[in-house]
Amino acid sequence: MFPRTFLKTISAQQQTIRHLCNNHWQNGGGAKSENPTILITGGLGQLGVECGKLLRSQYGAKKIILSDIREPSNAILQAGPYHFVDILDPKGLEKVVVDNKVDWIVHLSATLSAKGELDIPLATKVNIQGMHNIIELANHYKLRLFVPSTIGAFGPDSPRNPTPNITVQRPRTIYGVSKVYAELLGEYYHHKFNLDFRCLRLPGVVSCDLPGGGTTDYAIDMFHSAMTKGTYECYLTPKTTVPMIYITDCLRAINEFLVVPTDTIQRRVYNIHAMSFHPEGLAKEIQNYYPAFEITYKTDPIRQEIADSWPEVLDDTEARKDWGWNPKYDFKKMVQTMVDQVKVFYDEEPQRAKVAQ
Ligand SMILES: NC(=O)C1=CN([C@@H]2O[C@H](COP(=O)(O)OP(=O)(O)OC[C@H]3O[C@@H](n4cnc5c(N)ncnc54)[C@H](O)[C@@H]3O)[C@@H](O)[C@H]2O)C=CC1
Ligand SMILES: CC(=O)[C@H](N)C(=O)O
Repeated sequence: MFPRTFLKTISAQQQTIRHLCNNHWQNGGGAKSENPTILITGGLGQLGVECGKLLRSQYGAKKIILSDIREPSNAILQAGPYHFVDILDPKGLEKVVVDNKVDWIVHLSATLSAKGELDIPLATKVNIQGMHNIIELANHYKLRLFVPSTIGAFGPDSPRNPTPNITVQRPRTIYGVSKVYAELLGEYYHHKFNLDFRCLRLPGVVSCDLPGGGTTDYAIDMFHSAMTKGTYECYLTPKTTVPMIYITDCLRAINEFLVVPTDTIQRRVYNIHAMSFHPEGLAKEIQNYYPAFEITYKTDPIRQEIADSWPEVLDDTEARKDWGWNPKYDFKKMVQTMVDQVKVFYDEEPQRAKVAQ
């Protein structure tokens, strides 16, 4: 039993917190919505560079601060502000937020599924401790916080076709476990502290920029190999089907979801879907552009097991209904665009093709 005085103190503290929260909500609550300064973590990754370009085109180059723990190219340094920020260093993170009067964080730093299984301590640190540092900071300074989740947040016990927004989530990768943690922590901080947390569960993202250690990377690799070598050895079986999205749609979803008025959002975590395909289907479609292209298969048991535990189709009815999500790239349009974009990728810097071979 707790002594009466202890319970009284707790009750008084709760009333103070409630009072402060009410004041905060009456004053508008949440983060600044107009003309925000946005910090992107993991900004040199597959999504980060293009996300930076899109947000800069909308809010102005100086308002978007790209950050990562990698060395930026000259093009990145010339395009707008870049800071070295390790999300495992809370003080360094806080300094960038304070010095630049950051309003929103788009938190993209992560260790992806396949890489995570090869280095579980690293994935735990980056995805769990890093997420914890980011959410504490966002809560302290009342920032809007966007964190992507993934099809990897589901597991073999989840319904696979379609996978509803709310369902069993028992992922079997450290990546998936850490993303479920991020989803739940974000929802909790939203309900407890009114943190403006927003999260989309993304399918595998297809883009011509090179991916960072995921299970869905094969799709990107196949386009590059078709162009540079004419053959591709796939690590998944021919009919392994998972949801995928073209990067333009993915970043448009993030950009649109970031500004949906708070009272329109019924949830803090939404599935979004665009298309589903398997390696054999993708190879056939690429052969329409490169008829001599050949695919062979050599299954990697780790990535195969991961993909077999993921959804085949995400049910995104709620995102469509609540804030108008609607993909513009279907499978055929994605392939055609990728074929064109990968050509541009190698035309811009022909030495890339030599490295790829
Ligand atoms: N690419 C995809 O298919 C999908 C990505 N996502 C999510 O989107 C986000 C971005 O993914 P990608 O750009 O593909 O990943 P990526 O692996 O290409 O980029 C992640 C970036 O995080 C950085 N990073 C790693 N440790 C860090 C640290 N301690 N401090 C700061 N930065 C650090 C890396 O240097 C890298 O540039 C991730 O949260 C990922 O889970 C979700 C679903 C699909
Ligand atoms: C789907 C993802 O989250 C990512 N591309 C991965 O394969 O790990």
